[in-house]
Amino acid sequence: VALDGFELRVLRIPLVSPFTTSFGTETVREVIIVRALTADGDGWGEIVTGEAPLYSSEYTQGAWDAASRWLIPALLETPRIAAEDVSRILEPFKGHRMAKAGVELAVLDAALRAEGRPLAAYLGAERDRVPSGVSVGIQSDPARLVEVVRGYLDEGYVRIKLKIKPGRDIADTAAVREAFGDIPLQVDANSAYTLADIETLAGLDPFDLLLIEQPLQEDDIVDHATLARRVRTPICLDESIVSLKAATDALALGSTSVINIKAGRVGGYLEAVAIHDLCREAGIPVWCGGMVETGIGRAANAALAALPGFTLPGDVSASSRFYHRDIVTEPAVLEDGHVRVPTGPGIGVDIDHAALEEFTVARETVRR
Ligand SMILES: CSCC[C@@H](NC(=O)CCC(=O)O)C(=O)O
Ligand SMILES: [Mg+2]
Repeated sequence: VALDGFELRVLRIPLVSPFTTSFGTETVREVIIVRALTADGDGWGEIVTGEAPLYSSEYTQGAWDAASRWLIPALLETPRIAAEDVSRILEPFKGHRMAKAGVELAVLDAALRAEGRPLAAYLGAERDRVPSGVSVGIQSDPARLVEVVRGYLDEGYVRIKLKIKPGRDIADTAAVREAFGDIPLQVDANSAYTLADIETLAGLDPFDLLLIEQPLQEDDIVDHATLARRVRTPICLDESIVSLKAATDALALGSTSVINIKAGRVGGYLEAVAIHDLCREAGIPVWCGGMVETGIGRAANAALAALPGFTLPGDVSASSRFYHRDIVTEPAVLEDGHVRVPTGPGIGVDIDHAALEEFTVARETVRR
């Protein structure tokens, strides 16, 4: 595509209910939307950072600065680029993978829309809908958690993921198992534990969980290998897998037997496919994680989750799980426990410009 510039917007979108993880409670999603302005038409991407660097080291203002002062100017130096050139051009800039992923998706969307080609087909999707799991925040107490889980099961979600942290792990998991029997169930600690907690984590084994997600430090691979030798439940890494190289290292050390793939965390959808291919070759199942995306990232995630190696239900929930109003005209909906893979060109969804305006709190256009 021939890039004329990019428009960056910071959006603040209220959540339908507070979302509590081991690192805090969110009531508003602050996210950056990227619009690629090209001679062939617009493309849309999403930078999935949080307001504060609590999930990883990236955060909204930092991503905004990296994108507007370094990443976008580097891309604008080249008159015509292909989406496959973006990561190479941005490689000299270290880290800032969520910022890179959002910019790359905008370029990829513009190119594919111009070609009339769906992202799903481009990535190698083999399904037209994906099973939908849901991520459940930490509640006031286990009894309340059971009621929240009941609501999601009634909506048809096929897999439940519970956020846990020290002191809110065993009793919460036991209450959900007690209430609903052998439903597909997993937990996500967001790095809240250390090897000192190894016996607590082993205490989750009796619940026959699908996996324990990212129990230890967000940049650890070695201790997760030690933990994996002590607990029976499969260890799944999220935060630690920041690239194809990190995935290669984690598999080599036996740190993980399942990987949560998030395009934003690893620097883009092309890197995400490379990790999918590595894991498929190694017989390691993967699933598509979520970063509370708007309909833009959610549509792209549905396409990614439809690749053959994505054999476990992911966190591609209905838009209504988080938002009263989305910024796309066809928000993701749950149909018989599944979310459809968009079939239109590019990410396959159109922007609801009124909603985009309503939630925009800052904007900047960076031109050639
Ligand atoms: C604000 S928490 C975002 C990271 C978290 N994401 C989820 O729990 C899923 C959120 C979603 O369904 O988009 C994770 O560590 O997997
Ligand atoms: Mg996680």
